[in-house]
Amino acid sequence: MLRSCAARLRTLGAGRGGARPPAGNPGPAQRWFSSEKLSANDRSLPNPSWNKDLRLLFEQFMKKCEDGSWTHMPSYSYKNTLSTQDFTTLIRDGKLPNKHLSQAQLFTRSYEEGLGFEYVMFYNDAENRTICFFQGGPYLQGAPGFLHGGAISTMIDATLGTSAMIAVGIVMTANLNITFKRPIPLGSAVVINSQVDKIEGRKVFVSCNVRSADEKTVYTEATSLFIKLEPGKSLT
Ligand SMILES: CCCCC/C=C\C/C=C\C/C=C\C/C=C\CCCC(=O)SCCNC(=O)CCNC(=O)[C@H](O)C(C)(C)COP(=O)(O)OP(=O)(O)OC[C@H]1O[C@@H](n2cnc3c(N)ncnc32)[C@H](O)[C@@H]1OP(=O)(O)O
Repeated sequence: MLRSCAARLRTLGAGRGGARPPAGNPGPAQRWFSSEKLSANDRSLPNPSWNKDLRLLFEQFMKKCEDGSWTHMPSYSYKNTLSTQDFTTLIRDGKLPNKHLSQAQLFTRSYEEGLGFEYVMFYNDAENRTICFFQGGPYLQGAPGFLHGGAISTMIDATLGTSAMIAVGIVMTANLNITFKRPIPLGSAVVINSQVDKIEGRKVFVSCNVRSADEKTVYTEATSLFIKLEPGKSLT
């Protein structure tokens, strides 16, 4: 299963309108989220901890990728990927990383398989939409049996941030407004459906909702503002 998914990913086009971008000119999703030679470490592929709903959603959307309407987004723990180097060069002005940076990992990929954030994202260019299928593991507990609100916020931020980055490039979250409507059971698969609502200069306004896999329950709603960073402008 893993091998066939990885093989399919390698053949998927990720450019606008589903066309494979020319060599050396990656499409928006590929630009920030993919690196061919790292695909063996892709954490967005099914593993034994994924429940039936998460697997089903993954398979449904991999099928939708075949006609180019949706693009699967690989995901890595972020160590030394091209995109983090870009971030460091552009935003940190090429300064040498400090000792913590050499150990740094993407927060959402820093737990062992099944214990924390299990998720996969797909992106629809025509509709400016990013969808995330997320299963929160036992280390993300808040109220007994339910996900911690901070863990939900984290996945919302990651999904909305992905939407914004695909739209304009490197961004940071300026604000995030979340309404928790129902608690999310630990270990259940949920769907985070996000869209870019408006772009005004460097400001990207995005929103999402979080629903159960059967779409019957709306757990959470959120809106957010991301700001496109200016290369060379110090963040500190
Ligand atoms: C995000 C990481 C990117 C890494 C890339 C590498 C790899 C990518 C691969 C995978 C990652 C995938 C997805 C991302 C995953 C997760 C996302 C996590 C994102 C975060 O976890 S991120 C941490 C929390 N985040 C912060 O730590 C930001 C702290 N903050 C600042 O660093 C500055 O605040 C900044 C940079 C936001 C803006 O600073 P700035 O100097 O560039 O811009 P400035 O202040 O001039 O504002 C310009 C115009 O925006 C308006 N404006 C600004 N802030 C506003 C607000 N809050 N409300 C309403 N309007 C606001 C102004 O009013 C002005 O408006 P106007 O032009 O009309 O006057």
